[in-house]
Amino acid sequence: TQSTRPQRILGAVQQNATRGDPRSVVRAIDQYCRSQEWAMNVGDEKGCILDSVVSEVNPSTVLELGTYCGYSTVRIASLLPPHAKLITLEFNPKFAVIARQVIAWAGLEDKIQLVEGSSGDLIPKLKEQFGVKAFDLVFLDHWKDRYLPDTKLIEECGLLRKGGVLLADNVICPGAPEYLEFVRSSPRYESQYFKSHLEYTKVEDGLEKSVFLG
Ligand SMILES: O=C(NCCCCCn1ccc2cnccc21)c1cc(-c2ccc(F)cc2)cc(O)c1O
Ligand SMILES: [Mg+2]
Repeated sequence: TQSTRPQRILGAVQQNATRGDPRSVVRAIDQYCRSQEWAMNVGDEKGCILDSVVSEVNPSTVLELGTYCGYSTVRIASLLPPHAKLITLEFNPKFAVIARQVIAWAGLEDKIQLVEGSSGDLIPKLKEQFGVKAFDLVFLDHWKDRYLPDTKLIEECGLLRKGGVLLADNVICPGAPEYLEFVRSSPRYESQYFKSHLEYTKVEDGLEKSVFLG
């Protein structure tokens, strides 16, 4: 029977990456998606910007909205200090099944908790269910029209610490105009745009980094 794109991405990881080597997992996915078929990973160009923000924040707790095949999950977790934790939310159970195997291949199961469901339902439960106090970094990469409502929800639930960072993918393509307008005009955020390109293409896209001032 016909395989799915996430299944083919997992196959590329299992064939070309070394077990327990997260960077080889990242490289294998990028090589596959650049040469065989496009997929909506943050990719290598925006991935380098992601790496620099993660390294600068050096977070103890990270929330990722939108796991897909686990590319950015693995990329972020590979840079975290020893006891740091990353919680990633994925709505699509078929993506979650693949992402769990990519995360396992990278050997990062101990750092990553993948939770299935929608952000609107799960964010209010993160404190009580997962013992989260507050996040140092939130990577937004899910439905683009959920970036703003979920940012407000994260604030309302007291899940973002003062000085915590929101990093949003795709603020140009597909775009998150209401989110951009909000974080760039709000006195409670200090925002910065990192111009780049849509993964594996020459189309403009970028990441928006917003520091929560409390
Ligand atoms: O749509 C994108 N991502 C979101 C996928 C669905 C997320 C669903 N989901 C996951 C967790 C979760 C929690 N709660 C609710 C919903 C949730 C995306 C698209 C493009 C893209 C596509 C075509 C094109 F021509 C140009 C660009 C590029 C990207 O980099 C992207 O990230
Ligand atoms: Mg994206």
